[in-house]
Amino acid sequence: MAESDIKKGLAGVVADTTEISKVNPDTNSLLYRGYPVQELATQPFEAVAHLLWHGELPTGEQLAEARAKERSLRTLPDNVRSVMDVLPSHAHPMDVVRTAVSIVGANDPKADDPSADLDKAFTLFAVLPAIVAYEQRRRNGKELVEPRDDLDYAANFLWMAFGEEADPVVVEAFNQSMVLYAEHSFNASTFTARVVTSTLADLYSAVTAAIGALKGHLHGGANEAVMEVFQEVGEPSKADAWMQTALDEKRKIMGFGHRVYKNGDSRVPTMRAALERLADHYGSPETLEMYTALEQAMADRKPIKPNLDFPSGPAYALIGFDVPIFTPLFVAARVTGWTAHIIEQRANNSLIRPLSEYVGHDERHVDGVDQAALPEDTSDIEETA
Ligand SMILES: CC(=O)SCCNC(=O)CCNC(=O)[C@H](O)C(C)(C)COP(=O)(O)OP(=O)(O)OC[C@H]1O[C@@H](n2cnc3c(N)ncnc32)[C@H](O)[C@@H]1OP(=O)(O)O
Ligand SMILES: O=C([O-])CC(=O)C(=O)O
Repeated sequence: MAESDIKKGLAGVVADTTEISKVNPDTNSLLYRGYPVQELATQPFEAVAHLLWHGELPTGEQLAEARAKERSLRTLPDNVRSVMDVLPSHAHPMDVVRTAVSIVGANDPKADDPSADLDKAFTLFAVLPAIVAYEQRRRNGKELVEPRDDLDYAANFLWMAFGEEADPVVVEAFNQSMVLYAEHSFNASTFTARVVTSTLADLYSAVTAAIGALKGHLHGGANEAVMEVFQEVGEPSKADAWMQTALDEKRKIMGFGHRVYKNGDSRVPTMRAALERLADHYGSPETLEMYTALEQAMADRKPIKPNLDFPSGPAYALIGFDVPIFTPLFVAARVTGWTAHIIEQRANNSLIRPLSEYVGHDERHVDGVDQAALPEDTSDIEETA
C-alpha cells in the first residue's frame, strides 16, 4: 500500500452516516437534527437534549415532563460522593468525572440492557451537573450544595457550583455554551463512544471512554489550555510578541484551528457574543481585549481562526469556574451528543475495526525454538492488519 493511501488521523474519511448533526465547513454551518445551532442557542438545554435523543424539539408538555424528570435525577448519589471524596486533591477533575461516571454505571442494574439506553442517557445528563459542581467545590475544600427544585438545568447547575443564584445574564450565557458544546458529528470523543459501542459494550463504558478522549488538549482539553495561554500572555499588549514567539517555536496555539472548519467555527460568533455579555456583566473589558489581541495576532500571521474553545474558556473563567473544571463542563454538555450517537450506532451496528499498514521488523525467530515442532507456519501469506 502506498503511504499516500493511508488516511492518517482518518482525515477526510467518511466512516458512517448520521442523522444527528451536520457540520458544513463550506457554508460554515452546524445543524442539530436540521436546526441551525444559532437558533437552538436561544432554547433551554433540556429542549436541545430532547431534540438530540428524539429527533424533534419537545412540545410544551414534553419539555415540562423532561424538566420534572431531570429534577428527580439531579441529586449526587451517596456512593458517587464517597468515591469522589477519597480521590486525591491532585487528581485532574476530568479523571474524577470519568471515575464518577463509572460509579453511576455500576449503580445501574440495567447497565447492560441496551433497551434502557435512553434512560441511561437521561440519568447521565441529569447527574453530571451534580458531579461537576461538586468537584468545583470539593477541590476548593467546600461543602456540597444540594440542588434546588425551583431552578431549571442551567440555573441549578450554577447554584450547585457556587451556592448562590446566578444572574439571568450568566444563566443565559452558560445555557448557550451547553447548547453549542452538545454535539459535533464524528469528533474524536464521539467517534470513541461509537467505537466502544460497536463492540456491543454498554453505554456507560462508551461514555467513560469518550471522557478520556475529550480530555486531550487537541480536543476538549483546549478550553482549559486557552486560559493557560491567556495567563501566560498576561496582558493584551504582549499578545503580538507572544504569538510570534509561539509560532516560531512551532507551538500549536490552543483554541485555534479545526480538523473540519478551515474558515472559522460556526459556533464561535454565538459564543463570542455570550462572552461579550459576560465581560460587560462582570466589568472585565480586558478579557475581550485579550481575546481580540490574540485573534488579531494569529490573523496577521496565519489564516487560522478561533474554535469554540477560544471564547468558552474565558467565559467559564468569568463565571468563576476553576480552569481544570472547564473540560468537565464540556462533558456535561457533550454527554447528550455522545449518547445520541451511542443509540444511533447500536441501532445499525457494524464493528469498527480499520486496518493498519505494518512497517515494523521483518519476520525473525526466537533463539532455540524448534521451528519444525511448531504448528503449521502461515507466515508466507502476506497480511495487512
Ligand atoms: C471543541 C474542539 O475540540 S475544537 C479543537 C480544539 N483544539 C485546539 O484548539 C488545539 C489547537 N489546534 C490544533 O492543534 C489543530 O488545529 C487541530 C488538532 C484542532 C486540527 O488539526 P488538523 O486538522 O490535524 O490540522 P493540522 O494540525 O494538520 O494543521 C494544518 C496546518 O495548520 C497549522 N495549525 C493548525 N492549528 C494550529 C494551531 N492551533 N496553532 C498553530 N498552527 C496550527 C499546523 O501546524 C499545520 O501547519 P503546516 O501545514 O505548516 O504543518
Ligand atoms: O469536531 C471536532 O473535531 C471537534 C469539535 O469541534 C467538537 O467536538 O466540538
